[in-house]
Amino acid sequence: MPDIVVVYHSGYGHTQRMAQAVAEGAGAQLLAIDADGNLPEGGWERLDAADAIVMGSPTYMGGVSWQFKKFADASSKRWFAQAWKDKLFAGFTNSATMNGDKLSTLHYLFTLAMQHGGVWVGTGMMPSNTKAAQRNDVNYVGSSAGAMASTPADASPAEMLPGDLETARRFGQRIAEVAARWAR
Ligand SMILES: Cc1cc2nc3c(=O)[nH]c(=O)nc-3n(C[C@H](O)[C@H](O)[C@H](O)COP(=O)(O)O)c2cc1C
Repeated sequence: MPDIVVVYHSGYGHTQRMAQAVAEGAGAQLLAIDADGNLPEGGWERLDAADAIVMGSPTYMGGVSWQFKKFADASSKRWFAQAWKDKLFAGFTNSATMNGDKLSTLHYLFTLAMQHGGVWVGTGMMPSNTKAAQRNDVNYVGSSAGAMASTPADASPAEMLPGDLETARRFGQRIAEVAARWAR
C-alpha cells in the first residue's frame, strides 16, 4: 500500500470535508494545517515519509489561504535539500463560485510541487459537459489539473454536493492507483 498524506487547510470546514473524501478514496492519512498555519507535532516527518503528498486549500481571493501559504513557505527547508524529490503530488480546492478562480489555486499547488521536484497527478477524468449533464455528476465542475468543488457561499459543509465529494473520492482512488504504479 502506498503511503499517501493529504495535507490541507480549511477555514470553515468545506475543504476539510473534501480532504476527507480524497483521503477515503486514496486510503490516505489526513494532516491538517491549523488556523495559525502550522502542522501538528510530527507533521513534517509524516510528509517526509510519504510516497504521495496531496495538497488542499480553499480558494481565497483567487489563491491559497495564507495558512496554506505559510506551510508552503516553511516547506522551503525541504526544498533546499530537495527532500521531496520524485514524490507524487496532487491538489484540490473548494470555493463558492462555480469558476471562482479555483484554477489559480491549483496552478499554485502545481508550481509548489514542481519546485519540490515532484511528479503531478491530475484527475484523469472527463468533464460532465453535455446537455444531459447534472450538477451531481462526477467532475461536473470540469477540472483536469486537480479536484474542484463548488459550494454555495451560504452552504454548510454538511450541504456540500455529493457529486463534488464523489469526484474528490475518485480523485483519491486515482492517486492511490498511480502511486502503486509509481512504486513499481
Ligand atoms: C477571505 C475569503 C476569500 C474568498 N475568495 C474566494 C474566491 O476568490 N473565489 C471563490 O469562488 N470563493 C471565495 N471565497 C469563498 C470560499 O472559497 C468558500 O466559502 C469555501 O467554501 C471556503 O472553504 P473552507 O470552509 O474550507 O474555508 C472566499 C472566502 C473567504 C473567507
